[in-house]
Order: sequence, then C-alpha cells, then structure tokens
Amino acid sequence: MGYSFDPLTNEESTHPYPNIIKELLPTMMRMQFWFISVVPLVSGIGSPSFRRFVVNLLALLWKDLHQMRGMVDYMHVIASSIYESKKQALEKGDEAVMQQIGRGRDLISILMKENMNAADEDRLKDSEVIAQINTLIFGAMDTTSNAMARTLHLLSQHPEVQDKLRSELIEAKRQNGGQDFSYDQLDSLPYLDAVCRETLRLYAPVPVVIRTARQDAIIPLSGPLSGLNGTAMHAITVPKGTHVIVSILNSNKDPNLWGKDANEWKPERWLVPLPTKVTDARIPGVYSHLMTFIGGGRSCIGFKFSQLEMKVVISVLVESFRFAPSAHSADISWQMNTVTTPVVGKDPHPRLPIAVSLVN
Ligand code: HEM
Repeated sequence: MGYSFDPLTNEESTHPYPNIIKELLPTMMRMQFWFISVVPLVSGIGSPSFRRFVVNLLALLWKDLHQMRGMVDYMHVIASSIYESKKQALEKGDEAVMQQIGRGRDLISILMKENMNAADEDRLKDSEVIAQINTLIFGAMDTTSNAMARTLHLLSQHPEVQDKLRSELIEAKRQNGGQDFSYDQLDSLPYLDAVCRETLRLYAPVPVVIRTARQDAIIPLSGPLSGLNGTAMHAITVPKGTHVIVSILNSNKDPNLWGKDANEWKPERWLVPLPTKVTDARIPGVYSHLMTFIGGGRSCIGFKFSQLEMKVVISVLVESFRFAPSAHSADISWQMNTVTTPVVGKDPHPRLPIAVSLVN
C-alpha cells in the first residue's frame, strides 16, 4: 500500500482507521436487511447528490446509518489522500517517489504508474483507483487481523500448543544467532506454519462467499444426494442468474475428507501427510486444499501476504508474551459478520479480552 497507519509507535497516536474498519462489518450486518433487499432497488434513483440528501435525512433518525455514513466518508477521505500524495510524487518524478514509504514498489504506486501510461480506453478513472485503495485496505486488514486474533485466542485456550510453538521460535532464534528471521527462515518453521494453517482451516475468517451463475451449469456432486422424492441425485442444475452461497467452512471441515476429528483444532495434522481423501478431492481453493481464500479468477490476491503477516506478528508476540484466558473468556463469541469477529456478551463492538504476561 505504501502508507503507514502507524499503530505501533505509541498508544496515543493510534490511527482511527483500524477501529473504523473493525466497526464497519458489524454495523453493516445490523443493516443487512436494507442492504440486501432495499439498497439494490433504490441505488439508481436520482443523482448522487439526491441520494446523499436522502441518506443525510435518514441518518438524522437512524443511528446505524449515521455511523455507517461517517465510516464510509472517513475511508474515502483517507483513500483520496493516499491517492493524492502518490499522484503528486509520481508527477514530481523518481526522486519524490523514492521518498515515499514503499519507494514506489507498493501495489498502489505500481497500479497508478501503469494507469498513467495506459491507453485512454484502458485507463481507470481517479474514482476507480481510489475504490481499489479502499478495497485493498479493507480486504487485507479486517481478515488478517481477525485471523491473528483467532490464533491468539486459540493459543490462550491450548497452552500445550503455545509452549510447543514458543520452544520452536526460541530454538530457531538461538540457531539464528539471536537475529530476526528472514522470510525463508520464518516460512520454514513447521509448527508455526501448522498453527496458522490449522487456524485458517477450521476458522476461516470469511466463512461463506456468494456467487452468481453467469451461465447455466450442471455441478457434479462428490457423493449422491437424496431428492425430495427419494431419487438419488449425482449433480445439481444451476440456471444462469442463480445466487449461490458457497460455504467455505463446510468444505474446510468436511469429516468425509478430513476425518472424524475434522472439527477439532489440531495443528499436528499438518506435520504428517494429509489424508488421501483430502489430496484426491481436488478442492478448487488456491491454498492448501482449503477454500479459505476461495479459488478461480476472483480468489484472494493477498493470500501469501496474509500468511507472512500472520507469521511475523504471531512469532514476535508468542516469543515474548504468554496468552491465557481472561476473566471474560467465557463470554467471548465469534460473530459471523462476513468476516468473523470476536465480541463479548451482548456488546456489539469487537473485542477480545485475553490475559497477557511477559514470558520471563
Ligand atoms: C487471512 C486473511 C485473508 C482471508 C481469509 C481472505 C479471504 C478472501 C476471500 C474469501 C476472498 C473472496 C471474497 C469474495 O469474492 O466474496 C478475498 C478476496 C480478496 N482479497 Fe482476501 N483474504 C485475506 C487477506 C487479504 C490480504 C492481506 C489482501 C491484500 C493484500 C487481500 C485482498 C483481497 C482482494 C483485493 C480480494 C478481491 C479479489 C477479487 O475480487 O478479484 N486479502 N479474500
């Protein structure tokens, strides 16, 4: 992205953006009826300024809409300012670009540079590039941060896994002369890899995605299903235009493939060869026989990057800190807000209270 939200310097200077992103999907879920049933019918009515006028009017009475409008506006302001600063640097030339975070090698700078040189008919509008910035920040941040939160939550509940992981990290660091790991070293730590993989299998941060059939299709089934009249069906006909809910979770934890312990969190399963049923199933996901990052032309473009982020953050934290259940642990639940989010009791705001102490 080539932009720092800088949340790690000190707490007082925490950037508001990550908190806004965290609240976006929970708020959207509270308004889901309107988003699914009403917005598609009215979103083309009148000019953008008329629609904005209606939203402003409704927001006077409707708290969630008021909050939503504020969050979307703020995201737009940030994305536009990232866009403007990169545009100015690109116009000034290479030296100005090199002064930027990412030195022009980040995704958005590359996209903008290519876009400036593209033929008129191929060029994205400013508003489309700004929309890409928002998509990337949003797609990357909420998913990966919740995957890391889930991993820490699981480690707090499984001290034996946590200890084993810490031992692997401490030993690898010792062998590395106390230096930080390189990408390859971090990527080759087997237990860290197993912990991340198992979390992304059993607790895929995006549990379902929705697709719409672009043409009539017949989908073969891995095993026969019984129809309403009792006939065995070996395939399902999907007419063009059908909305299909793809359950990532059901595929990732199918006991027919993964075995009887499919619903258990067991990092060890990744340290031995996977069941042949899994490897033979030809799951169409881009990652590790799993559907976590979905598959096909619209699969997640950040799946490698998110694993690197997870491994960097988890390895640094687990080496120095011990995670244990807190007094509120029994009240933690994970809400399926498109991206699964931790909450405590009836409080709708995302939170994950875990007891943290120094290892030594
Ligand atoms: C654990 C972390 C992540 C998970 C579980 C995840 C999962 C997914 C899933 C399931 C989709 C498909 C959504 C749909 O079509 O409805 C998707 C799309 C996408 N993801 Fe990720 N993602 C993660 C991290 C990231 C990161 C780090 C980035 C960026 C660096 C990213 C960028 C994107 C983008 C741009 C798309 C849209 C692709 C398209 O529609 O062509 N994601 N992701």
